[in-house]
Amino acid sequence: GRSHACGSTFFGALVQLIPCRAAVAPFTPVPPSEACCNAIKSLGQPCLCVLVNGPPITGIDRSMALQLPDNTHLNLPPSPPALPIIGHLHLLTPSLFNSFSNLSSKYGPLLYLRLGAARCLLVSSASMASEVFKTHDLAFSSRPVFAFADKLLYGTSGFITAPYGDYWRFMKKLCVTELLGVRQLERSRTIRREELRRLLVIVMEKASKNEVLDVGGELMRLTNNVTCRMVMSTRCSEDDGDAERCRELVKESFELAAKLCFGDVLGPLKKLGFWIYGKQAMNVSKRFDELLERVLKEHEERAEKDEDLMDILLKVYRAEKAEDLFIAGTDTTAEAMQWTIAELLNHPDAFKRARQEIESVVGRSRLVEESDIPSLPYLQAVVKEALRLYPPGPVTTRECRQNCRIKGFDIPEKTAVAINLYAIMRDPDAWDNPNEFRPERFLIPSRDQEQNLFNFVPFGAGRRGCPGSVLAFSLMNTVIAAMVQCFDWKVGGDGDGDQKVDMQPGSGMSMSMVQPLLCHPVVHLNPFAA
Ligand code: HEM
Repeated sequence: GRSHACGSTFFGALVQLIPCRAAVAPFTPVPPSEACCNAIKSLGQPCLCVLVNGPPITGIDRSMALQLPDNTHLNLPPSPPALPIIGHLHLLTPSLFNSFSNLSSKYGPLLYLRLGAARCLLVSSASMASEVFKTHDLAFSSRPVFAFADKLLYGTSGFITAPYGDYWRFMKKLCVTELLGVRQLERSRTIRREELRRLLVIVMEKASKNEVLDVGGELMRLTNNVTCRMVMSTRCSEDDGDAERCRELVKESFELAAKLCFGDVLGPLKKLGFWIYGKQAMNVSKRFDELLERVLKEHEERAEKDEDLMDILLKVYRAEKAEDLFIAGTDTTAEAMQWTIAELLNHPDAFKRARQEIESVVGRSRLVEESDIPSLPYLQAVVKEALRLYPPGPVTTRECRQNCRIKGFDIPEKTAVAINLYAIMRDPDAWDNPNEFRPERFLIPSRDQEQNLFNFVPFGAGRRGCPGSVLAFSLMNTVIAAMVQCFDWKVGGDGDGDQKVDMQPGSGMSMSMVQPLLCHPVVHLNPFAA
């Protein structure tokens, strides 16, 4: 469950079910394999195999699972060949964005998929995405609600997952005016500078002791602290362990979400999940509430004069929804920075060029600052190129709020939509050598601005696009610049320095590294020494 604020646990659950595809197809009486049973158990479900292949159970109409929707009069987008019950589930593999990409390169950029009992539109090109993000922005400005979502930690009451409506509009406005707007980002600059300095001190220490650094872990701590301080005026990674507890609860809730979302795939069987997991879900929510309540109470007692987002939320709404931003902003940004550093280590020429640029603009006597970033175009290109290749939220989900048409195809109301940002940003029709790390491509002015607008979409787009993109860019650029300015890096835990970083993304919904990035830092410039 890492980094998937911007993704969806629904697909996470689907992926785990892949070994079961043979066993759940009704006309091929294959006994459930061990892998299937294990997958089901890992989702916390009792033996589904028994339910599907076994004797009928009162209250569950198995034939319902076979029913196709009455869509015959509609001109639906093309569909790959489907199997009964599971539909297209058998076409997916644990690396979801990859299997989505394979489907679109074989069958086209707009596909109608049936995943168990769920229906889903798969969007995989910039021109199709512009239909969702721009032409029909309002129609696609909701997110799908999954089974039992309301019983989960965030459910539909969170900002990220909220259906389009008053609450979402309220949160969006608040975010833009009070936290992520240009003026607010200006005000919170000191927080980011202090946290970057803290990180550099830690890395300096590692370097002086010749110890190995868990790059991802430290970056996560940094983004945690920055978000937490910006939102709640509190540093989270302090010794009292609140941050740890918070992260654990978030993780637990994502795991539970995966179990409960399983209900969406089961269709008629979905009540089952809640009988078993409902209580557990309530329990996680309750513990999170307790933690948050304590933080809020401390917050009120401190009564600092500088108002932060939490004060405003307390005042305006008496709501405690800030944790959403915490989830959305932390893992994603840290993950993206880790990939950027990894690509720079695998491309020493790019590293050298970035450092030369920094030294020519900043010099060697002070640390690079946020205000230097506009003068560092190559650095910005490096960060963009890493986001293009490794978008932390590779697939974003939307829901169609009303019947509409895309390129002549009918999209029924309430269809879930998966937009494969990963595929769009590696589309060979839009990018030369799409799988190669070439920051220079962002330095060449593009001929057709309008068309290129939706080729680069790591933050999604439209009114439901990421409101944190300016903050994320500014944090990423500054942190990467400092890491390049101050240190040389030897890859690997043993520190011989000649290894390449393994750039294989992990499986599932997220875009995390298979292996954690371990490095030995060597000080190149100590800006605190003077
Ligand atoms: C590199 C870092 C980040 C990436 C790649 C990223 C990516 C995304 C994506 C792809 C979406 C879905 C957009 C869509 O459906 O069109 C999203 C939504 C969101 N992101 Fe980010 N994000 C990042 C950092 C942040 C930060 C720093 C924050 C705030 C502190 C944030 C807050 C949000 C919120 C609140 C939403 C939900 C918006 C809504 O539903 O209206 N993100 N992000």
